[in-house]
Amino acid sequence: MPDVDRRPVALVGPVRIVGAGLLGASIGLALRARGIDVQLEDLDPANLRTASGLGAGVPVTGSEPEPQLVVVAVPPDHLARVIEGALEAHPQAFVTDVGSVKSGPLATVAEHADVARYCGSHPMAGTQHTGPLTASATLFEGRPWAVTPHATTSPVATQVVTELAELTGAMPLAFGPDEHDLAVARTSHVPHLMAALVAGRLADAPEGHLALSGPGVRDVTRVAGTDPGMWLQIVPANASAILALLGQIRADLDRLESAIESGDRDALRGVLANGVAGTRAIPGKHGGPVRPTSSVFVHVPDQPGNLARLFADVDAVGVNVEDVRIDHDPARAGGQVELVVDETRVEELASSLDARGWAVHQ
Ligand SMILES: NC(=O)C1=CN([C@@H]2O[C@H](COP(=O)(O)OP(=O)(O)OC[C@H]3O[C@@H](n4cnc5c(N)ncnc54)[C@H](O)[C@@H]3O)[C@@H](O)[C@H]2O)C=CC1
Ligand SMILES: O=C(O)C(=O)Cc1ccc(O)cc1
Repeated sequence: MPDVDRRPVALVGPVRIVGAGLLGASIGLALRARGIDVQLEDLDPANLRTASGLGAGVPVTGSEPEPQLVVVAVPPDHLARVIEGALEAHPQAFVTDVGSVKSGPLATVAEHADVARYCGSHPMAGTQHTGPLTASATLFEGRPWAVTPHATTSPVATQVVTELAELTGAMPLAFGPDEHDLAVARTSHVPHLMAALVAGRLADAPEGHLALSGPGVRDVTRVAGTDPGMWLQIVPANASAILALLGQIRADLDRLESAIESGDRDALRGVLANGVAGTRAIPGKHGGPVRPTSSVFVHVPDQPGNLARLFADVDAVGVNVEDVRIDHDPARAGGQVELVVDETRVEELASSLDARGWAVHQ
């Protein structure tokens, strides 16, 4: 998928954000950090107060200047109606939304006389929380942000929305709305549902079994812990793309079951090798190529200041940490920190930390 064309900055504001929750408030914070005026609207006065208190923008009063761009950041079920409302209320403004599914809202909005001013978009960033309290100016830093012009979107609208993504530190990527929905079914929606199915098998497991939970099960189930409210709206909105992938997974599951039943190791190897290929196909950080990484595991005793001391030691060794995971079992007097680093630096990091007194393994 090509990067969207880069042209001179035309987004100067004001930007009006409708829906000052996690996404809306995070966009507001990122834009305010770039000096752009942000106007906030929300049905929930508490969320509006929290978002403006955090510095994400100023609640609308009716006397502010007309916005250059309206960003709709409301829950999926309300997107189409609010996008239409924005096109009507602000006849000079460009309008975008940050919804997780693009074709459904577009089908409703497509009939609007001014639909050329609308260009959909979708930042691929979030947290497990909703609402503005966990909003962050850096939520979108280095993340992909799909920009999804439809057949009659004006080029200037596409440009302004692309610049919105760039101003927040994200990487804009151009997609048609339908192609976008197929892509996120594969990279976000089905992975979320699979995590829910695996995590669901844990809900009524005997406590003794759960005591053996390690980092693997936490990795595979992490996203299933998010508030189901938004997913209850996302999944039906992208039903056909999700159902097509679930059909393929059902066939894979049948093949896996028969491989296990018949003890067919070649078939089993095929399933596992396919999984390895899939993990390697995910692009690296900032959309770059995947660089081979390896992990160093460090035992960190449960005493104040130990984590800071570990990171200071890693810094002194001069190895860039690509990722960090901390597995802290409250039942044990310490945690395990996994430092993910470039494969070529792993020996050096492990031996340097060992020399500094850390209990290390690879
Ligand atoms: N949370 C995530 O990880 C991501 C969410 N999205 C999309 O972003 C959108 C917003 O999601 P979040 O910020 O997580 O939700 P949220 O629940 O944190 O925020 C939504 C806000 O919209 C307000 N709202 C609801 N209806 C409204 C209306 N008619 N007019 C004005 N305000 C209204 C709510 O009061 C709330 O403050 C959703 O469409 C979601 O699909 C996109 C990427 C990631
Ligand atoms: O799924 C992911 O990768 C996330 O980081 C969270 C998320 C949830 C919903 C979206 O529409 C986009 C991103």
